[in-house]
Amino acid sequence: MREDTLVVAVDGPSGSGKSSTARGVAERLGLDYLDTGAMYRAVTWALLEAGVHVDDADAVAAAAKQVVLEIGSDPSDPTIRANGADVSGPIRGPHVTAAVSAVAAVPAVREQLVAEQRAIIAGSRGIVVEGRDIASVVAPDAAVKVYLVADAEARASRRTAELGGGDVSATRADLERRDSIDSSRTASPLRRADGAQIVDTTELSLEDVIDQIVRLAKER
Ligand SMILES: Nc1ncnc2c1ncn2[C@@H]1O[C@H](COP(=O)(O)OP(=O)(O)O)[C@@H](O)[C@H]1O
Ligand SMILES: Nc1ccn([C@H]2C[C@H](O)[C@@H](COP(=O)(O)OP(=O)(O)O)O2)c(=O)n1
Repeated sequence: MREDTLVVAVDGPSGSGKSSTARGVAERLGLDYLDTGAMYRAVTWALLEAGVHVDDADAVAAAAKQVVLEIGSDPSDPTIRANGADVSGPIRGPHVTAAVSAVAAVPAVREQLVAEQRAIIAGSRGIVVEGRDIASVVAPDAAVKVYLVADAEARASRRTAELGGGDVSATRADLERRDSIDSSRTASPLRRADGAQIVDTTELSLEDVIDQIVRLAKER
């Protein structure tokens, strides 16, 4: 990565619009794209496949070391493989979603994945990275830092629609459960980093949010 390589950090809670916004911004600016949540999900998928109990932090830390991830950073076709398997679909399933916050709370897993994320950023042509701790931990020197928020009801409705319908209140309860674990954990809790610009997406269209971030990147 050259000194002037652009890094755009996008953080925020579940369903605030990070993935869709970050992909759109990367496509508009001709940058790579990295979904760090997909990495935590892919490790969780591999641990569940191996029969690891995700509440056993020592077992999670040991087993996570064995997981090999391969990530494709093209924003128009992001890919993720775990131990050779294409896991793009399975990592969005309910079992992974229920277990991922516990895995992401284990400090050794975070150290391992943060190191992999920094290597991907360093090898990029410029990149939009989204997650929970990008501006605070993974890339504190990012030129553009955005913290996306949206009302819990809006986030739950969007996520329910994305999953093809269902019970919005159950989705909302799940989002709030994960927000609470992600925000209260000791290791890199979800929070707005110093210097990150808050963008409330509740009343904005996806295109509006992308426009705002592209503008911030061009003004930097
Ligand atoms: N500003 C927006 N307005 C309406 N829907 C949105 C907006 N941003 C994202 N969405 C939709 O909300 C859902 C969740 O967005 P996503 O990008 O996956 O959020 P996150 O990565 O923060 O969990 C997706 O179906 C996406 O298309
Ligand atoms: N940089 C990151 C990214 C995700 N996580 C955790 C927090 C979430 O519960 C899981 C999954 O993240 P993901 O962004 O895929 O979750 P949502 O799509 O927003 O529901 O991983 C994290 O701790 N740090």
